[in-house]
This record gives sequence, structure tokens and C-alpha cells, in this order.
Amino acid sequence: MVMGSTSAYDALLIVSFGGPEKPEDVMPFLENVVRGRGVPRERLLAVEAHYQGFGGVSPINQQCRDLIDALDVDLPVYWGNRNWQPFLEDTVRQMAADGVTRAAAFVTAAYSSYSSCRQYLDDIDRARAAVPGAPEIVKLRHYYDHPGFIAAMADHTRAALDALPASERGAARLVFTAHSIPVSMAQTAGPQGGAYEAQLRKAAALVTEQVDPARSWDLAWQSRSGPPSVPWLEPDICDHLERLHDDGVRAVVTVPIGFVSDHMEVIYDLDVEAAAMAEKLGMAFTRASTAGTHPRFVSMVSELLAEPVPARCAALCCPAPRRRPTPDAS
Ligand SMILES: CC1=C(CCC(=O)O)c2cc3nc(cc4[nH]c(cc5[nH]c(cc1n2)c(C)c5CCC(=O)O)c(CCC(=O)O)c4C)C(CCC(=O)O)=C3C
Ligand SMILES: [Fe+2]
Repeated sequence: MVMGSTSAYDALLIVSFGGPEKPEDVMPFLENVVRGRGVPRERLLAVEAHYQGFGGVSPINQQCRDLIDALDVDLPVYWGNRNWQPFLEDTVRQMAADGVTRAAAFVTAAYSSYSSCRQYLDDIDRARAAVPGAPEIVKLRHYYDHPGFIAAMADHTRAALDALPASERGAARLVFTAHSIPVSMAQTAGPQGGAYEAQLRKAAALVTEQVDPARSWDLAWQSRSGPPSVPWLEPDICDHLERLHDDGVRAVVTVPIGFVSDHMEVIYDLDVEAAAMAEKLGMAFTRASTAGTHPRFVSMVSELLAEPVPARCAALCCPAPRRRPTPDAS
């Protein structure tokens, strides 16, 4: 194994959400995602149909492999997921067997919140607790405002603007999107609360600044889950498209700034659902690619590894929501 003489780490661990890669895996994957989270059965079955409509294959695992292939780091690279194979615990066991002592963790989520930060920290802790001799694992910092992430998203936003009919380009609205989360989770995100939305707005502003500082932009939400009785961040992207249409906006570029690869939430909720809504409304619509394997996003990972070892998030930051049983669970 080759090690940069200055590296504070002896391995890089990619930590991701995970997704099914064959039809039989879809339901067990979904059960892992929603265990104890109170997601209604109807919602789960609807989401199952989204996955089955794509052959039971989520693109996210392959996107992790592609990112790993593109990385240029002088460290052995490992990969483990929260919800599907390769499971984080199995990966940490392999790392221990290989003699890794101190790994950096790059999580495929850029923002603060329970779902996008604390839950991954908990996943890492649980995996380490299950593995005798597990290495120390240091989560790299949030990178939502890193120049590499912003440059990648700006490039992809320009391409999506260019893909609009020329007559619609000038007045097109940029609509940034991210995964909705419960309002209560948004309120407790980050050390002072509100960090998820604040970081998303910061990233959107930085991208717009690079693409076209004079252009109007909005932030809308997608992929709402949970029971209807629990408030989640709004407006939903489809409702927002209707409002923009009422306001006379004729063209929209959606920019899924809240995600780092074109996984199922992006391709179903934007390329299928939101695109159908735009079509119904007669609006021109394109969608920017996520960072994926953009060279500046890939080199960002190396830059994060070279930074001073980050401090761990404060213990009270992004607390877990109250867990609730599924409504139909016995
Ligand atoms: C903030 C956030 C991110 C971004 C940060 C990050 O990337 O981690 C994210 C990413 C993702 N979410 C994903 C899939 C799902 N999320 C669900 C449900 C939920 N997401 C939530 C939040 C987030 N989710 C929450 C609060 C829930 C409710 C249940 C709970 O409290 O945990 C459900 C259950 C069914 C439903 O949608 O109702 C599914 C299937 C996939 C995989 C896509 C693929 O397979 O390609 C990815 C990358
Ligand atoms: Fe999600």
C-alpha cells in the first residue's frame, strides 16, 4: 500500500446511502431505510414501484463505484453503505483485517442535518462497535461550499441552461432542489439549528454567482416522505412549478444541489415527476447533472484529505428525531 508521507490517514472510506441492484432487493432495502421511521405503507409501496419501474436497480451503488474509479488518492479506498450491500459493518471488518488504523470517511452527503450527517456518524459508530479492532474513522468536513463542489455544479448548470431552447434561455429560472426533511429536523440541523436550509441557500447562491449573477433562483424541495400529519419543508418542486407558471415563468432549469449523484431520487422525482408537471404546464424544463465524477468534485476529495484533521461534530448537533413505529406495524 502506498501512503503519502504527509497523510494523516492510512485509508479512505466512502460512506453512502446504498441502493438495490435487483428487483428482489428493493423491498428489503426499503425496510432498512424506513425501520422505526413511521413512513406509511402506501408511501413505501409507491416508492417500491419507482424502483421496479427502473428494473429494481438504483443507480447509486454504480455511481459510488464510478467515483472510486475516478479518485486519484494515494490511499487504499474502501466503501460501505447505510442501507444496502456493501454494508458499512462488513467494510469496517475488512479494514480491521487489513490493518487499517485511522481512516478518513468521505460521506456522499454534503450538508448538515440528522439524515445527512448525524445518521452517518451513528452508522460509523455502530459499525465500529460491532468490529473488534476497528480503525479510528474521521468524517471529513461538510463540503457544500467547497470550490470543487460549486465549480462542478456551476458547469452542469450552464450545460442545462444551454440545453433549453435558445428563445427560453434568457428568462429561465434556476430552481435548486434538495431532499425535503421534517421541519423539526430542519430546525435542529447544525450547531445553531437551521443549518440544512442555510447551507443549501449558500451553495445555490455560490453556483448562481458563477453561472449568471443576475439570474433569479429559488430553492424547492423534493422526495417528501413520512406521514402527511408531520410537516416537512415546502414548497415541493411540483407545486413550485405550478406557482412559477402562474407567475408567468416559461422555462426552468432544476439543479439538484442537495445530492452528489444522479440516483433514484433525482431521476424519478425530477426527470420523471417534475418533468411531467412542466410538460403539463407547457414549460420548458431541463435538469442539471449532479456533481458525480466531475473532475473538480473528484479532486475536491483529495483536497479534503490534505486539510487538517477536522474536529468531530458536537454531540448535540443534528439530534436524532423521536423514532416512531410504522402506523400499521403490530
Ligand atoms: C436529507 C436526505 C438525503 C440527502 C443526504 C443523503 O444523500 O444521505 C437523502 C438521500 C437519499 N434518500 C434515498 C432514498 C430514500 N429516502 C427515504 C426516506 C427519507 N429520506 C430522508 C432524508 C434524506 N434522504 C428522510 C428524512 C426520509 C424519511 C425516513 C427517515 O426518517 O429516514 C426513502 C424511504 C421511502 C420514501 O421515500 O418515503 C428512500 C427510498 C436515497 C437513495 C436513492 C437511490 O436509491 O438511488 C438517497 C441518496
Ligand atoms: Fe431519502
